[in-house]
Amino acid sequence: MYKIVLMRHGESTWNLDNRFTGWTDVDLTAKGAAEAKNAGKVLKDAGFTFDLAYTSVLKRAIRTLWLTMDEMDMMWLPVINDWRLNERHYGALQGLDKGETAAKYGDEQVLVWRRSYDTPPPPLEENDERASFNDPRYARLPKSAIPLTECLKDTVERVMPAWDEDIAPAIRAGRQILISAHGNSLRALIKMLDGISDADIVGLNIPNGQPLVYELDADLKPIRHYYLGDQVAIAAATAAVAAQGKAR
Ligand SMILES: O=C(O)[C@@H](CO)OP(=O)(O)O
Repeated sequence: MYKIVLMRHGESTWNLDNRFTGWTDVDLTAKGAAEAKNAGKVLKDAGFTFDLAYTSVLKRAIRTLWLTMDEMDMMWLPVINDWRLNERHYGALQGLDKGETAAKYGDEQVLVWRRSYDTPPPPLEENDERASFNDPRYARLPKSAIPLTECLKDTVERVMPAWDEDIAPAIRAGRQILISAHGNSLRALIKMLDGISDADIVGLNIPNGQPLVYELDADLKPIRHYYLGDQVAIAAATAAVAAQGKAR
């Protein structure tokens, strides 16, 4: 049996502001940093250890990983930064307030943009200053790989090659892996791992900074999964994520 740990970054400044974030490179809040350290403590107390970590090229996930590793006294851990683990690109919604957007377009429309499998948010214009074409971290990618918006299906299509080409072979080679990523890139991975239908994925929300353990069989099929830590607090945090897209 293999075991991997998935973790969404701690609270970011735009989580706190309730803004659509996507590829915007915002940092953690003090609460988010505390969540990341607490994740390290919870993992250490549960006896977890790692010898390889994967994260995105966005600082909220990277810093979460650093803080978790520091708490475990494992700053030496090799880290692979892979853009394919980035948050789902939120298109022209990036920077907008989720509640205000729901007040303007309706809760149902915002739920479709946030959680549907194949309906992307409106795209950025190519010349929008929020587009990532000139960002040096993506300089080696073909322009066609840099999105102007993404639905979850698009995110699945970039996360899966990262899994198939890099992460899955490392797991099979016996590496003990922690993945620090984002709500929707983890939803993409979990949809694939658990075979969740396009309809049911709408109901899946991931809380900030909580280690999610997946036990996998020899074919890397999930045997079971569970969050480490305070289950009541985790359930409340998960429900709060679901409610973020409602008009208040
Ligand atoms: O804004 C985002 O990029 C994501 C994650 O914070 O939000 P949501 O949960 O609305 O998909």
